Order: sequence, then structure tokens, then C-alpha cells
Amino acid sequence: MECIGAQNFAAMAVSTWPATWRPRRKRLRNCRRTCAVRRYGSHVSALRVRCSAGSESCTTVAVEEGFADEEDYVKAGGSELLFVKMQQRKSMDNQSKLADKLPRIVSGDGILDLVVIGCGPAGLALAAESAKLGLSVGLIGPDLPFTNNYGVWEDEFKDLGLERCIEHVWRDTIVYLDDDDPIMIGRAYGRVSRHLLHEELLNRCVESGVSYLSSKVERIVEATNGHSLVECECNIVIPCRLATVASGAASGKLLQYELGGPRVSVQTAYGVEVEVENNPYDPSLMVFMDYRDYVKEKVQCVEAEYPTFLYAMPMSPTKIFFEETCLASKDPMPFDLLKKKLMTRLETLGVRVTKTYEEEWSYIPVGGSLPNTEQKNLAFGAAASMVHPATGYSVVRSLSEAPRYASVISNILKQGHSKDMLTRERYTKNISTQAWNTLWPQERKRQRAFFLFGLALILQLDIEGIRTFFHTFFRLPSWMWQGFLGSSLSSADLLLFAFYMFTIAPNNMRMCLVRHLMSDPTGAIMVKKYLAI
Ligand SMILES: CC(C)=CCC/C(C)=C/C=C/C(C)=C/C=C/C(C)=C/C=C/C=C(C)/C=C/C=C(C)/C=C/C=C(\C)CCC=C(C)C
Repeated sequence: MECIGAQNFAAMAVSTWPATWRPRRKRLRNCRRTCAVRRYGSHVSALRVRCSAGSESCTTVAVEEGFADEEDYVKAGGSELLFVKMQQRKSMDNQSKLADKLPRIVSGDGILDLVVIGCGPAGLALAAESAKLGLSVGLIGPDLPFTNNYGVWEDEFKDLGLERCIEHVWRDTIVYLDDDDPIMIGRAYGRVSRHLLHEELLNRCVESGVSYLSSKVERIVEATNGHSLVECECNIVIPCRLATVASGAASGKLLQYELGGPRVSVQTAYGVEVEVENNPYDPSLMVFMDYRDYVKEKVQCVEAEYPTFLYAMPMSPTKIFFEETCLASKDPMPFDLLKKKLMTRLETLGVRVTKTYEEEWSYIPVGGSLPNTEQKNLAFGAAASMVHPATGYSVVRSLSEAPRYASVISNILKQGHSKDMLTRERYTKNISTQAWNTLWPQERKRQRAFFLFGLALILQLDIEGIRTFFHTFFRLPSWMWQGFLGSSLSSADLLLFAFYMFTIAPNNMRMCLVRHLMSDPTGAIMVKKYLAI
């Protein structure tokens, strides 16, 4: 097995950690760099293989029970890769099992209209919305609980009708950039209960009649009659008229992505939910970013150069969720470095941890290529590159786009039933194009080119640059910065956003913006996308 480049890595990241994997101590063949093999936690079945020199190769390898090593696993058709998140010591017991609530898909029971692969928020939402429109929908994926602690702007989640899934709301949000006055954002922020969100989306699937198979999907092949055959482990094959992959950024095996796209970067975070003494933060405010310099110890390694910030959710005066976050970096920031930074920060702040409830490891690939929109199989959520490249947020976009995407899929499938020859012919020719165009029309591609340009800019900034940058960003009119974060600005609005930012930025930031526009390849790509009206 070759050392996998960062480009491929992002396409293969998985969001949850199957319990059956076990670690293997092995160096990757063909990797000419020195690889350090690290093991995380006392009972985590993961190996993290990091190339210590160069930025290109960094991968994490885990091996499923029953295979001798990674090569054996790959040869046997297992996914090449894997991992991204390690979630330990979390209370998952109160999340329902999908298999207990949804009827089982039985192979040989006829052809489903739609199979959705992946049981995260995006997969469950799309399956429920599609079944609501009368399609026969099967959901396939491992029966795993949600592990992420999602944070959302309260108004956005309310608009989705999901406010009952928010377990804690802060009336305002605060940003600390340096020792000057902090910035009050003026927007309420909420912490989503992963249990309530799981329950809500699962209930929607139950009510709309989605069926379910707990299995890993190996391949999707096209049958001679134009149907798709979803091949699962244990030789189970589920035929369907359309398949949609929503299994996170790890869906590279089931989808094709555009070649030669921008390099994938990574957002990494290490978090702890703890009981503390001497909490310095006001419990009525959510700390969106604290970029103050509280990390005493200087660590010498490539990744340590990337600025990190503290994201803090005070649940009460003594119970807090702290997360040390690297907004984006070319080389993933090692979790032990993030942990070290968090602990020294807390120490400098005088915070004493008296009890740890749970830990969180977050690894979110950002940027990278779009899926190839000419393929028949569809995608949704992170698999469809719907993660905001400059923020790492995706769940609100997936949940809000699910109804419209489902309705386009339903229309496509209805055309296939049409008695009219012309309509049917058009259907077979362009079966998935309409759906892909709904997800990624030219306008969205232009917006994304702008976000990728923003991401490349963030990657270049040191801590001082980041502070000046966000001072400017949060001084924009609130509809502008809120629209930027929520992906709701049109490409024309984004031009206005850029000029506004340029106008209010200090001179050194102005120079930086113009230099970036003139010299970074993402600048040229963005201009091209804007000109290709
Ligand atoms: C678990 C999970 C899921 C997760 C966890 C993790 C975390 C905690 C995370 C967090 C995150 C956050 C907080 C994020 C945030 C973000 C932000 C705020 C971002 C922002 C960004 C911004 C940007 C990028 C911007 C950009 C701008 C630009 C690009 C501009 C431009 C301008 C120009 C170019 C100008 C021109 C003019 C002339 C030439 C005249």
C-alpha cells in the first residue's frame, strides 16, 4: 500500500470509528519519508502515520478485525484508508439504534427508487425528505451514533424547525482577538444535542417509511437495465434506480472527484467537556474564537506554526466545553499538540480542571475538489464537498438543502416512469445531471471559488495576520459576515463583500489581499470562474 497523498486522504476520511478496528504497527511501503507511528488513547484502535518531512503525505491507518495488515485489508476490498475522528468516553447509550426503529431492506424485495448511503445528519435528512415525496427509499450504512458536538447560530437552526434539538443557547457570542476589547457578535449561538438531533432525524425516517440495512457499501455498479446495484458486505446486493452517497468526506471509493482541483486542507480540533474552578468566561456568552496568546510553551514543528484559537461553550459557571481549534492548515495539526496547547492555555488562564466528562477529536477536510458532476451516482453532504471551505461548517447547509435536493431526485425518477417517449429518452440520457446541477450550479461554483480563495488566504496568515484579518471581518455589516459564514451571499454579494473588506482593512491587510489576489493560484481560478458567466 502506498503512502496516500493529502489530496486523496480528504476524499477518504470517515466520520466515525468502527468498534471492530484494531491497530497495526506498520510502515507504509513506497513512502520515502520517515514515518512516525503514533497511537492515540489507551483503547483507540487507530494508528496515525505521519510523514515527518514534507507536507504531502499524512494519513491515518486503521485495520479492521480479521485482516492481517493494511495490505490484506485493501486486497480484500476494504476501504484503503481511514480515519479521522476519534471519539472516546462519550455517552452514546441514549441514542436509538436505526435497526430497532426502521424496517430492514431485504435484498430480493424489488427495486428501491433511491438508496442513500451514510447515516449521518445529511444521509438521514435526505432519506426522510425523499421518502416523504413518495419514493421508496433505503438507507444503508453502519448503525453508529452521532458523535459530533455541533454548534450552530440559533436563528439558522430555528429556520430549519430544529430548535428543539438545541440543548443550550447563549444570548450572544464573543470573539477575543488580542488583549484589546473583545468583539460582541450580537447573535445567539446554540449547542445541538447530538442525541436529540439523531432522534429527530430518525423519527422523520420512521414517519416517512425509510427502510434500512446496517452494512458497509463496497461498490456501486450499473446494471445493464440502467439500474444501480449497491454491493454491500457479505455479498448483499441492493438494486435501486438511483444511489446517493452521503457517507462523509470518506466517500472517495464510491465517487469520482474532479482531477487537478485545489489541495485539501484540514481543520483540526481537540476538545474537552470539563468541570472547572476559576472559570474566566461569562456563562451567558459563547466564546466563538479566543485568539489571545495564552500558549506559553513554544513547540518546534511545522504544524505548530499554524495559529489556533479556543472555542468555548460555558454550560454553567463551572461546566465548560473547551475546544482548541486550528481553523485550517495544510498539514493536519497533531491532536497531541492541540491538547498541549489547550492545557497550557487553561493553565495560563488559571483554570483548574476538576473533572473530565468527555473528549473530542475533530478532523474536517476543507477545500479540495468537487465531485465529478457527470457521474450517475449522486452525493450529498460532505461527500458532495458541501463543507464550507473557510469555516468547516456543513450541517446546516446539508439539512437546509435536503428538501430541494429530494424534490429534484423525485422529479427525475418520476420522468423515468413517464409514458411519453421523449421524456423517457431525456431521462435516460441525463439521469443525474439535473440533480448535480441543483447541488453545484455555476453560481455555487463561483461562490466556492471565492471561499477557496479565502481559505488559501487564511492558510498564509500568521497569528498577527489572523488577528488583523478577523478584526476587519467582524467589522463588516452583519448581513455580510453572517452571509459569508452561512454561504448565503450570491457571487455578486461576495464581490461587494471583498471590496468592503478592502475598504475598511488597514493598509497592511489591504496589501496582503491584493498580493494574494495577484499571486495565489486560487485568485486566478476565482477570476476565471467569475468570468465564465
Ligand atoms: C465537532 C465539529 C463538527 C467541529 C468542531 C471544530 C470547531 C470548534 C470549529 C469552529 C470553527 C469556527 C469557529 C470557524 C469560524 C470561521 C470563520 C469566522 C471564518 C471566516 C472566514 C473569512 C474569510 C475567509 C474571508 C475572506 C475574505 C476575502 C477573501 C476578501 C478578499 C478581498 C479582496 C481580494 C479585496 C480585493 C479588492 C481590490 C483589489 C480593490
